[in-house]
Amino acid sequence: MILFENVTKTYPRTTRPALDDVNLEIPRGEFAFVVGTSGSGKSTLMQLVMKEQDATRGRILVAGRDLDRLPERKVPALRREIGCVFQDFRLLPNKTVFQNVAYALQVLGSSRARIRQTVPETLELVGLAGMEKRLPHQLSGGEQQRVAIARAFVNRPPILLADEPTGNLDPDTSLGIVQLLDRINRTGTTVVMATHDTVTVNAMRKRVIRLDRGVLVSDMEAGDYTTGSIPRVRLEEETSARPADAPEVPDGYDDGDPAAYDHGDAAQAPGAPGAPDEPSVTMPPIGRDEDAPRARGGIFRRHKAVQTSDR
Ligand SMILES: Nc1ncnc2c1ncn2[C@@H]1O[C@H](COP(=O)(O)OP(=O)(O)OP(=O)(O)O)[C@@H](O)[C@H]1O
Repeated sequence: MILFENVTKTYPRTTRPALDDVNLEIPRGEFAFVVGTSGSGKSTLMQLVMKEQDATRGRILVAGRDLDRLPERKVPALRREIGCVFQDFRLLPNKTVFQNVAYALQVLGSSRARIRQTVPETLELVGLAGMEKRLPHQLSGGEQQRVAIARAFVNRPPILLADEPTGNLDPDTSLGIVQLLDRINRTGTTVVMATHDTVTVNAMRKRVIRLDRGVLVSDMEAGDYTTGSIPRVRLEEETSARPADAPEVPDGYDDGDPAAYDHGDAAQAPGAPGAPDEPSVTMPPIGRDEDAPRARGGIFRRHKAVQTSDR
C-alpha cells in the first residue's frame, strides 16, 4: 500500500539528503514504527507519503497512486485516504470535541445525518464518550490526542500516519495512545507511526523501520527500539511469501496493478459527497492479541537487517 523505490529527498539549499535511496514496502493493514534520532528523516518520510514534499529521485506509490505522476488536482483525493496525527494535536481551540471531529467530515461535504451518526461512534471508539461538549483546554494531553485521532479516523481512511503522537505525553498515557492506534490498525487501517518513544516501541513488538541520517538501516518484524550505538547493517533483500494462514487480500501489488487502489475521483473518497457510507467498524478490544487475523498483502520484499559490526 506504501512503496518507496530508491527514494532520495534532498531539500533545496542542502547538501546531505534527508532521505537517501530508501526502499520500503508497507503492505495494506500493517502497523509500522519509524524510528531514528532527531533529523534522521522520519517526518520527511511521512511528508513524502502525504505528497507534502516531492521526492528528488525514486518512485513512491501510495494507495495505488504513483505520486510523481499524480496531478495536483488529485492530491486532495490522496489526502482523504490518509489520516494524520501530530505531536502537537492541532485541535481548533474554540471548537468543542464534537465540532473538532465533525469538522473533518464537514470539509468532505458529509451530510448532517452522517456526521450525527459517525462522530459519536468515533468518539466512543477512542474512549471519549461523554466529552463531546468540552473544549480542548478542558482536556488532558492524552484526551486531546484522542480527539485528534478521532478526527483523523472519522472518515475511516485506509492509512493513518502518526508523527510523534506521544511526544508530549507521559509514558502511561503514551502507551494508551499507541494501543488505540493498534486497535484502529486492527480494523484494517495501515498505521505508520514515527517516534522516539523507546518504551512504547518495545512494548508493542511491531515492525520497526530505523532511519539513520536519512538511510534505512534496519527493518525488523516485531522489533524493538535498540538504544545506544546503531549497528552498521547490511541490507539484504529477500522475498517472502504470504504466510499460509494469511487471508487473501487484494493488495494491488500482487498483480502489479496499482489501479486496484485507485478509487479515482474524489466522490468515491470516504465521506465525500456521493460516496457510499462506510459500514460501521467493529473494534476489537484494546490489548494485544497475537492471534488476531491481520490483513497482509501477498508477495512483498522486505529488507532484512543483518548486523555486521558494532560501531
Ligand atoms: N524544509 C526543510 N528544508 C531544509 N531541510 C529540511 C527541511 N525539513 C527537514 N530538513 C532536514 O532534513 C533532515 C531530516 O529532517 P526530518 O524532520 O525529516 O527528521 P526527523 O527524523 O523527523 O527529526 P525529528 O525527530 O527531530 O522530528 C534534517 O537534517 C533536517 O534539518
